[in-house]
This record gives sequence, C-alpha cells and structure tokens, in this order.
Amino acid sequence: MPVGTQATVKGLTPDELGALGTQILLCNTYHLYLRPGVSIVEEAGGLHRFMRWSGPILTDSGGFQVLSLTPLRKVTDEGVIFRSHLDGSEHFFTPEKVVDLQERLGPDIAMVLDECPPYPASREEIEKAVKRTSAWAERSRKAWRRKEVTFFGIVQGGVYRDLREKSAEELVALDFPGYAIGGLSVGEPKELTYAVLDWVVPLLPPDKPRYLMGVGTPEDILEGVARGIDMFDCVLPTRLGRHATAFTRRGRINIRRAAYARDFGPLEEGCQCYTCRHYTRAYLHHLFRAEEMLGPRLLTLHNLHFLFRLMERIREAIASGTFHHLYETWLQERGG
Ligand SMILES: CCCSCc1cc(N)cc2c(=O)[nH]c(N)nc12
Ligand SMILES: [Zn+2]
Repeated sequence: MPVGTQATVKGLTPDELGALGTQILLCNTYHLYLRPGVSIVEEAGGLHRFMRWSGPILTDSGGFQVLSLTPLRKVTDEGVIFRSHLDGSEHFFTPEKVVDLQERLGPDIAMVLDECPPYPASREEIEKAVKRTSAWAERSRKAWRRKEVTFFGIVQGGVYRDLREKSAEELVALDFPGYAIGGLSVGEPKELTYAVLDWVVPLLPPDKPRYLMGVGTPEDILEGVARGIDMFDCVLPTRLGRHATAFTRRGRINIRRAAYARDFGPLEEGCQCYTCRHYTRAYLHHLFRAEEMLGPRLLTLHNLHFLFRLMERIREAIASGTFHHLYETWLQERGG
C-alpha cells in the first residue's frame, strides 16, 4: 500500500498509480486534520473525490504520527494532547474524535487511535500502552457509526510476548473486521520483529486481514508473508525513489553515483515498468544530478512497480504451493 500521507503519493497522478496496479492508498488523519482540515475534504465529498482516486483508501489514525512528529505532547487515558508540527497550535485527540474525523474523511479502511511507544521502552511503559490501546479500541468500536468505513484494531505490546498476547486477545474479543500489528518497524532488531509476528499472528482470526504497519523492504515483505501477513504499507519505495535509490533484484542502487553516468542499460534488466522500458541509467543519473523533477517521479514508478511485482509473484507462488521456494531463492540471491 503506497503511502500518500497528505492525500497524494508524492509526484504521481492517480492514473499512474492505477496503471501500476495500486490496490490501496494510505492517507493520514493527523496530517489532513491539520492541513487542509477535515471540513474541506468533507465539503469536497470525501477523500476519494478530493484526490480523484476511486480505488480503496486506508487512513492511519494519527496516534503514531502524533508520537513521532510532535515533541510537545501528553498521553492520558482520555486521549492525546499535542501541538501541531506546522504552527504549534494545541490539539486534543480522543478515540471518539478520531473515529469521527475518519468517518468524515471517508476512507474504506480506518485505523483506531492507538498508543505506539518508542523502541526501546520499559515493560511498564509497554504495559500502560497496551492497557490504553485496548481501552481506546473499545471506545472506538462503540463510537463507530458509519459502516461504509471499516475500522481495524491495532495490536501493541512492544517486544514482550505476554503483553503482545494480552493485546491480541483483548483486540480479538472486540471483533474488528481486520487487525493491524503496530509497534513494530520502530527501530527494533529484525529478529524481534519476526518473533513478534510468530507470537501474534496465530492469535488473530484466520479469516480476517492482517496488516503489518510500517513494513517494509522486499525481504521484510517475504518474511511477513511467510508469517501470515496480508497487507503492508511503507514509505520506502516512494521516499527512496525521491532520493535517487532504486530497488533491484541484487539490492539497492543509488543512481547518482558516477558509475552510472555512461551506463546505457535499464535500471533493472527485464523490469517491465515504464521507467525501465523507456530510459537508461545514464539518463536517470543525469536527471538527479540536474535536480530535474522527472528523476524522482521515474524512480518512484520503478520502485512501486518492483514491490507490486514482488507481491504478484508471491500471490502466484502461494496459489501454486511454491511460496517457500520463492522465499528461499529470493533471500539467497540477496544474501538475506
Ligand atoms: C501512513 C503511515 C501508516 S503506518 C504508521 C505506523 C507505522 C508503524 N511502524 C507503527 C504504527 C503503529 O504502531 N500504530 C499506528 N497507528 N501507525 C503506525
Ligand atoms: Zn523498472
């Protein structure tokens, strides 16, 4: 799921996103609440009309952004007091308010307000966050009115097995249509990320979607799928694309490097994306050196295509019962 935080996947049009095979876009309640404001999106007829994207949209609740973007904030059992990273104005998010904001934005899937502690965090901090996250999830479930918007619960619990199991059990008891695993991809070692998945996924309903928030690289996606994850979001393909870094089967390349100045091959041999079918590494190298707008756009197109193609191959492999072969060969090739 490409991240389009402020109602745009940076540099790409909805037509380009559709042509790539994008399934769901992510937008961010925290950012849209601050700018342009929910009322303007509501007056436009909701997010799909405002940004001219007719496909599915998922919005994050903003809890994570408040904790990561705004230094001045206070978390209480009632909700989160924070200051805007734009103008320092003070705001107060409660689970009920965040449900209302998202019902007015009108995504297809919305995340309830959760508390995602930083990594590392003490067991006491994690315990408090799990308690709040479950209480807020229950309040969100009760405040949910508009059924065209599907709310997912978010499991927290840091890297403590018993707290992860407690959080999962309390969220599952609230019977959400889908579940996210939060509190990961916050700087913890990869082995711990995967261990948490081994603990939590078996506790989630097998017939409902599982969404691993904030992940990830091609390797992380394979590891996540191997542990039962269905949905991923990540800023990597777009953010790396804007900073001249392209995904390839053999790892990442930074196209600004002098080595590519006279390299007249495609970014990746065999890649069928628009960028690889039309342009050479030398041209992309030039665009970035010249700081031309087209450079970031073309690398973003390639990176998103690369991840979508990987997911397509994963689906095909699962359907044909050969996923673990794909998993083994991909990770071996990458020395992963
Ligand atoms: C647009 C960004 C979507 S994912 C943001 C995110 C990323 C990561 N890594 C963790 C969390 C989390 O624990 N809770 C919430 N609400 N969001 C998280
Ligand atoms: Zn390509």
